[in-house]
Amino acid sequence: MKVTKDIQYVGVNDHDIDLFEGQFELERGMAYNSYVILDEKIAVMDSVDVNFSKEWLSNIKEVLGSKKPDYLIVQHMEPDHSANITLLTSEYPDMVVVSSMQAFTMMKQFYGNDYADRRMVVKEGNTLELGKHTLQFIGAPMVHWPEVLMTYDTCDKVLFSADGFGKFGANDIEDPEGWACEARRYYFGIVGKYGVQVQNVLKKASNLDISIIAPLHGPVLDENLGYYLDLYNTWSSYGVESEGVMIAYSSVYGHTQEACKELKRVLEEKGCPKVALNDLAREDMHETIEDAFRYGKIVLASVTYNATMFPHMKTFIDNLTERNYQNRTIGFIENGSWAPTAAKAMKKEFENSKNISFTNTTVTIRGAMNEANKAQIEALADEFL
Ligand SMILES: Cc1cc2nc3c(=O)[nH]c(=O)nc-3n(C[C@H](O)[C@H](O)[C@H](O)COP(=O)(O)O)c2cc1C
Repeated sequence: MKVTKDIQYVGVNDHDIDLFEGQFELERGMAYNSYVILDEKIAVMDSVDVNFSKEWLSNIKEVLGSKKPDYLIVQHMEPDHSANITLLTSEYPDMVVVSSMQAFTMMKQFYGNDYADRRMVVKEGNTLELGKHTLQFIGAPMVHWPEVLMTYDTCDKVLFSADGFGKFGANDIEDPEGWACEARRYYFGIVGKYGVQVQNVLKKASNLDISIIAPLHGPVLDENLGYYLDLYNTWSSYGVESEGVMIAYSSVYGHTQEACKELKRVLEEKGCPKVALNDLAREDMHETIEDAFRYGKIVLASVTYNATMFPHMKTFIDNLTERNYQNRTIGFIENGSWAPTAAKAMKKEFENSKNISFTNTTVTIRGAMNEANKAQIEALADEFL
């Protein structure tokens, strides 16, 4: 596949993977992207996952014919992109490996070789001339590993964005939900903690004239780039993307769930544009994390369980706070038959979070919802509208 006249896609699609990075469920596989830039000098951009060595090499050879690559540019050392460095360096012994110093240290750690005899160490601001194409390297530390470089091709105005602008899903399976849904789950699942670092890279990108974004996962983005850049700006600044309320609940016997459904009904009746209801025991945890960052108003509902919140709720909140959850309003529903303490326990989890406010109303149920609880639910809904 051509990205531009001189840039070819040589990545692969993985239809067999079940969990990405050991935890993210994949309904539609995964893509590991790699690119070849053909000029007076030829550069290969990153490698692919270990299970796709043959396919990747064959893709490269199909593009190159009898030519040989001059450079392998390693932007990111996660194994799904670096696993075939050894293969390519053995296949082409004269090829120079171009990467950050920290990446070469990691190459030694992962693959026993830091290519001291055939490497070019680059950093922010350095350039590499291929002929017509000049590559500018952009430091992108902690997006989302420390050694990451992005690369801008001044000729075709392509930003090779490493894992930035990546998405779950193989490139040969159409995503019925469009780009944003699985890109958001990927972003908040994997990069979410590093909003400040993403903002820094976006600032650098704003000085570049970009026509195409070529990430290491997901489709090449070549039109309407403002849409993707705006979403990344909202996500990385912990802004609110969509109007509405997200409710996440843990319920043992169903009464807390019933209260959440009642809250959803009341909110919708009062005109709330969207209520996203998530059962923490049954929904994909990362879909729920994604929703918590998408909306600005959140309700956390939990049974009291051994004098604290239910374990799934604890895990969920940990997932938010470790990703620097901020700029949100949170309301609580708790249930407990003898000493309800879940709301207090949940609130405490956010004591070190930035710019979190809490509703005045907390709904406290002692088994099944009663009339007083229904009035509290009304009051909670009113605070959000
Ligand atoms: C293992 C276990 C531990 C519980 N611990 C407490 C507790 O510490 N304090 C309390 O008030 N209720 C406790 N409960 C009771 C539930 O919180 C309570 O019955 C609640 O109404 C259940 O709501 P649900 O119908 O949404 O599951 C516990 C229940 C279970 C199953």
